[in-house]
Amino acid sequence: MGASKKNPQSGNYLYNPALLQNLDWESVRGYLNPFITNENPGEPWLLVRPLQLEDYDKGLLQILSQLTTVGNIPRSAFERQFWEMMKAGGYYVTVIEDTRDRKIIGAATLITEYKFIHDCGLRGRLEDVVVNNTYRGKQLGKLIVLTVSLLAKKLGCYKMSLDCKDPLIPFYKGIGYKIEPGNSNSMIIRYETPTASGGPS
Ligand SMILES: CC(=O)SCCNC(=O)CCNC(=O)[C@H](O)C(C)(C)COP(=O)(O)OP(=O)(O)OC[C@H]1O[C@@H](n2cnc3c(N)ncnc32)[C@H](O)[C@@H]1OP(=O)(O)O
Repeated sequence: MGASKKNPQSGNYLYNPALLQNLDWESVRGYLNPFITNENPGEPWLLVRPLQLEDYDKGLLQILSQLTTVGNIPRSAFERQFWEMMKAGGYYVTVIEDTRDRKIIGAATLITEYKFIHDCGLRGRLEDVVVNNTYRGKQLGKLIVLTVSLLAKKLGCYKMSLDCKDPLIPFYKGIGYKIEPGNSNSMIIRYETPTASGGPS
């Protein structure tokens, strides 16, 4: 089904952009120097927003390929996945756009899970974090991860967790994530053979 038919009012955002307003940046001020937020990202040409259908043309898949294997994804498959995520709910794919050349330069995803435990709680998971390699070292990684982390807080998640490779532990520690002794293992069964073009994530 065409994008405009399905969601004519929203500008084809995956989720409501208003959710990104008034996040609790004061609680993470100490992690950022200079202090930036999703609403004031430090440069007028930086825009932090929910994923849009049009991001297929703005290089989203190209920067994700700096994270792991993406594959050769036609527009139709991208759109189908976008609508599946929207229909399922709980997918908060969030991007940073360089509006000067309309390119996606960063992304992170919050996925929320409904639970019976913790009084029918909501849990958050951080996934698919990436900043374009030519923009790294400017706090944009912190900005996009903190944006979705504060969104998780705003949505009422009782916790947010992530899996990462060892070298990234300092990055996440630097913005408040902790290794809990006895409770930080990650275990895997893989059902697909990684392709030759990239390693597993
Ligand atoms: C849950 C997941 O998705 S895990 C997968 C994470 N993504 C990847 O590995 C993809 C490839 N890497 C990247 O896209 C980027 O390097 C990111 C997203 C990890 C970091 O983005 P950047 O914009 O460079 O991060 P930012 O500038 O905010 O750096 C913040 C701090 O973390 C440190 N840092 C950043 N990247 C790394 C790294 N790869 N290893 C160790 N430290 C790092 C920085 O030195 C900086 O430290 P400082 O505050 O003391 O100066």
